[in-house]
Amino acid sequence: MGEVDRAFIQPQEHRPKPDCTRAEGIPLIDLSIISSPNSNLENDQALGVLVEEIGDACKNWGFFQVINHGVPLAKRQNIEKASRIFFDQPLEEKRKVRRSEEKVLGYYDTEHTRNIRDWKEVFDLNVYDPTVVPASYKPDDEELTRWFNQWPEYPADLREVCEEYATEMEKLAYKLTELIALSLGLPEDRFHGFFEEQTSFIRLNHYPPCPVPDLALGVGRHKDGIVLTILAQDDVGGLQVKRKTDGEWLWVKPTPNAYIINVGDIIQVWSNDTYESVEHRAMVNSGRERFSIPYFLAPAHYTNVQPLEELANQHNPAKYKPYNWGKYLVTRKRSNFQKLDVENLQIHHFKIPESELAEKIGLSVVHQPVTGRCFL
Ligand SMILES: O=C(O)CCC(=O)C(=O)O
Ligand SMILES: [Fe+2]
Repeated sequence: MGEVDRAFIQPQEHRPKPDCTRAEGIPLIDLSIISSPNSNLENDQALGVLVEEIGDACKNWGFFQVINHGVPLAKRQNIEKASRIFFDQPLEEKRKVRRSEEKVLGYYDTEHTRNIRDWKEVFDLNVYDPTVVPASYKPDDEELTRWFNQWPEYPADLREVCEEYATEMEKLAYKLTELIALSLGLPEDRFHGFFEEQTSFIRLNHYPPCPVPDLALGVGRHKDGIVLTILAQDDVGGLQVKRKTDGEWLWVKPTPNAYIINVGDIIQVWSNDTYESVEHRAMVNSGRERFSIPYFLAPAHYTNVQPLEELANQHNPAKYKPYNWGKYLVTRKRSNFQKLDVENLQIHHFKIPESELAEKIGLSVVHQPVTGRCFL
């Protein structure tokens, strides 16, 4: 293994297999009917078909790719170029905008996923600058703070290209939330209100060539804690998605100018488990460096995340207790800087036990008025 730090080595069962399945891919969805400037969501006859495709993809895969999405190619090329230039600099330059406990955005090269170090370096930025969040993870502390972006001197246009890209990502993200809302039988603007003071962020990922690609991962297996992710991966590829039907890791073949979309944990909770946030990870390789750019759509810090009342009822009670998004976000950020003994906060920590749910359904029958109908 030579000089590779043991911190990068995955346990046997989580190491990538070189012969992973490439045959069947995640669904590819064409958004052209909603991307043209004159499109009208209410009147378009093809909309029903599209909404069904989106719903099926969210339910069966938790992942899909979109083409004809309306994001100008030049905006993507600009940010990809600036990202390459930034990461190509010597470490001491990049470390000038290093993330710390006080400045949580910027450059970082020692991220761990499930306590194993990722073979990557990243640059994080807020979409809304500054972003308002709780000052502390402690539940009773109501103080707020602001997270500011840090910009490097070089490349000089990094800020501008990131901001322009963020504007495009936001437009696409809103379209996707509208389609997802419709697919759940909700009004298309059902989710809009959550994003007024959003905490969305963008990450530039750089995965250098790795001498032990069969032992390490660019990002270990994880689920995204936010609402949804829009990922731009380059032509090297490396993203793997865990197939729901059999748990097999599937390699997502790079499709030029497509975006990969995945349902995040918050949609899983809002939809009361109708849609599921799916595990994914990124492989590295010994020959070529790889770049990817995820945009993470996330709500305002004061959002209490819980199953939507339209989707939870007597027969299908809410499967999660409400949790405060800001506290959740800050708790997860904290674990980036302090090695905590406990597992990182996850939505399953808010899951209501099956036995309690069964009791609720049972109780709703018992509590029917004597003259009322039993709905079970
Ligand atoms: O680089 C990739 O393909 C995946 C990145 C990812 O999943 C993440 O940053 O959350
Ligand atoms: Fe991810």
